[in-house]
Amino acid sequence: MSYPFLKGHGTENDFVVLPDPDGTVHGDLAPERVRALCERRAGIGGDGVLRAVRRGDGWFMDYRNSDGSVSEMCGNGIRVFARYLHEREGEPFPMEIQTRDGVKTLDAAGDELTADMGIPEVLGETAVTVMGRTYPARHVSTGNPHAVVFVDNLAEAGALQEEPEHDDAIFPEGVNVEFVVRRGEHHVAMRVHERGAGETRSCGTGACAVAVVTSIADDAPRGTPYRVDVPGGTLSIVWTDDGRMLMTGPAVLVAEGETDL
Ligand SMILES: N[C@H](CCC[C@H](N)C(=O)O)C(=O)O
Repeated sequence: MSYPFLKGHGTENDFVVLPDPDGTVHGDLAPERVRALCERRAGIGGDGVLRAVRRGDGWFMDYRNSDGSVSEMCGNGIRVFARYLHEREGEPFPMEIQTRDGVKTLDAAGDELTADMGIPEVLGETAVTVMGRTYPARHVSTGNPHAVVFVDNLAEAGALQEEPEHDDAIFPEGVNVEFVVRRGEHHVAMRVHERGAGETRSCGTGACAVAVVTSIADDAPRGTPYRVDVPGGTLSIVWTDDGRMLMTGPAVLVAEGETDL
């Protein structure tokens, strides 16, 4: 049975969008189906799947990583999801989107979109090991778990083929790991190994975690805009006076069609 899909990306973190308004097209969305959809040769290709289900008078974003695992939240994905709702479902901006990490507000920002990502939890020090080398890291939750590592050179992280070793007691469900270098005042660049997806070109929740940790390290006043360069582009993040992370970045729908994967 074929059904509609769309393909979109935010700073080249790419996703398969599955419209499923009454939740009957995809059932529980088995992990093997997610993996098949995200396959970059035999499938459509993506770092994850955004399933759109109506809930009450709103929409719920059911996010799955490309390995089929469920995650609470996806920062680049929610901008793509909002673009889909606006362009195809006629939802106006600003709009509220329900996620496993609560309700997020999305608004237009010129050609880009701004997501209110909520309040981060800064959870202290940890460590991760990559290619036999152990790095101190900061543990931050931005709806999902992150370990932020400052390095002198992004190439230090190597090929990032495997999930960096981490403390399972702190991260029992795994962790997204960001490697960060400074590029200037309130300007950093990062690479990311995403839980459930591997190295991706960008991670919105990760960029928020990086901006929060860097802002603390800089003792920057709240409201200071941070520029976070990712391999797939640039995200802008402001950690506001009331503690919320506002992330602005692109959200592009690149294709739509039918599939029976
Ligand atoms: N891999 C993440 C979810 C996707 C996050 C990322 N794509 C983003 O833009 O926030 C996790 O399992 O927590």
